[in-house]
Amino acid sequence: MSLPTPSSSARAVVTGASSGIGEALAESLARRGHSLTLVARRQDRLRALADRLAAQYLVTVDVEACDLSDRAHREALLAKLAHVDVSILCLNAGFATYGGLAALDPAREREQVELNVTAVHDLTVALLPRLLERGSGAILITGSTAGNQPSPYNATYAATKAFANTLAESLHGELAGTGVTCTLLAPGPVRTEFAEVSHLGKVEEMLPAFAWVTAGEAAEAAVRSMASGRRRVVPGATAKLQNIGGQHAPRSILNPILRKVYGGMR
Ligand SMILES: NC(=O)C1=CN([C@@H]2O[C@H](COP(=O)(O)OP(=O)(O)OC[C@H]3O[C@@H](n4cnc5c(N)ncnc54)[C@H](OP(=O)(O)O)[C@@H]3O)[C@@H](O)[C@H]2O)C=CC1
Ligand SMILES: CC(=O)[C@H](N)C(=O)O
Repeated sequence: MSLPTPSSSARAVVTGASSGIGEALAESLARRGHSLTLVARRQDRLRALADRLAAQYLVTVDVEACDLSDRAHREALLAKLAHVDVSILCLNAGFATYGGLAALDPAREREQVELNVTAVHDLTVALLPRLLERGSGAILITGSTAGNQPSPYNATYAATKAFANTLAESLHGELAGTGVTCTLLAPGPVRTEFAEVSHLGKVEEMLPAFAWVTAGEAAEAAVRSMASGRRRVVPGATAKLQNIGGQHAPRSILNPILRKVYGGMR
C-alpha cells in the first residue's frame, strides 16, 4: 500500500487546514509532492498557508473557504469539487464543547454534530465513488480517543467522535482490495487551538508537558499510516493509554473516573 502518486492535476483535500492538525497534515502532504485543496472558514489563514506551501514545495494549492457546519456551504463546496480529481481526502475539521449537556447552548451542540458528523458523512458519501472509480485513493478521518469511551460533560463531542471512529474503521474494512484506503486518526491531547476553541480552560494545567504531542507529530504519524494503509493511528503515549482504557476498561469503572476528569476541566 502507498499513497496515490502525486500529480499536478490531482488534489489532496484537507478540511480544518487553517490551524492545528489540519495545517500540519497539509504540510506533510505537500512535502510529499501532493497538490492540495485547503478547506476551513478563515480564508486569510488558508491563503497564507497556500502561498507558503506552494512556494516551499512547488505544489499547487487551492483554497476553499467553507463553513462545513452549513449544509448549503457543503453543497457549494461539493459542486466545486465535482470538477477536481480528488485523490486524498482528510476529513479533519472539528471542535468540542465541555459542560453539562442541559446547560450547553443547543445551537452550538447542533453545529458540533453538523461539523463532526454530518459534514464528514456527506463528504465521504459524495467523494468515495469517485475515489473508487480512479482506483487509487486514501481517506483519513480524524476521530478521537474520546470516541472510544463515555465522556460525561463532553457527551456530544464523544458521541460525534464515536461516529467518526466507527465510520472510518468500517470503511477501512469495506475498502480492502479496492485501491482506496481509509485510516482513522484517533489523537489524545495535541497542542493546537482546540482547547481555546472548546473553552477547555484547565486542560493546560491538568496535563504535564510530556502528555502532549505536537500537531506536526500527529499529522506525520497520520500520513505515514495512510501511506501504509493502516486502520487506526493513535499518536503519542497518552493517547495510546487512553485508547486501551477507552476500549477495554468496563464502562462501570470508566464512567465515574471520566465524570471526575471532564467535570474538572472547565
Ligand atoms: N487537539 C486535540 O487535543 C485533539 C483534536 N482532535 C480532533 O482533531 C481535529 C482537528 O482539531 P485541532 O487541529 O486540534 O483543532 P484546531 O481548533 O486547531 O483546528 C480546527 C480546524 O477546524 C476548522 N473548523 C472549525 N469549525 C469549522 C467549520 N464550521 N467549517 C469548516 N472548518 C471548521 C478550523 O478552521 P476555521 O475556524 O478557520 O473554520 C480549524 O482549521 C478535530 O476534529 C478535533 O476534534 C481529536 C483529539 C484530540
Ligand atoms: C480532546 C480529545 O479529543 C482527546 N482525545 C482527549 O480527550 O485527549
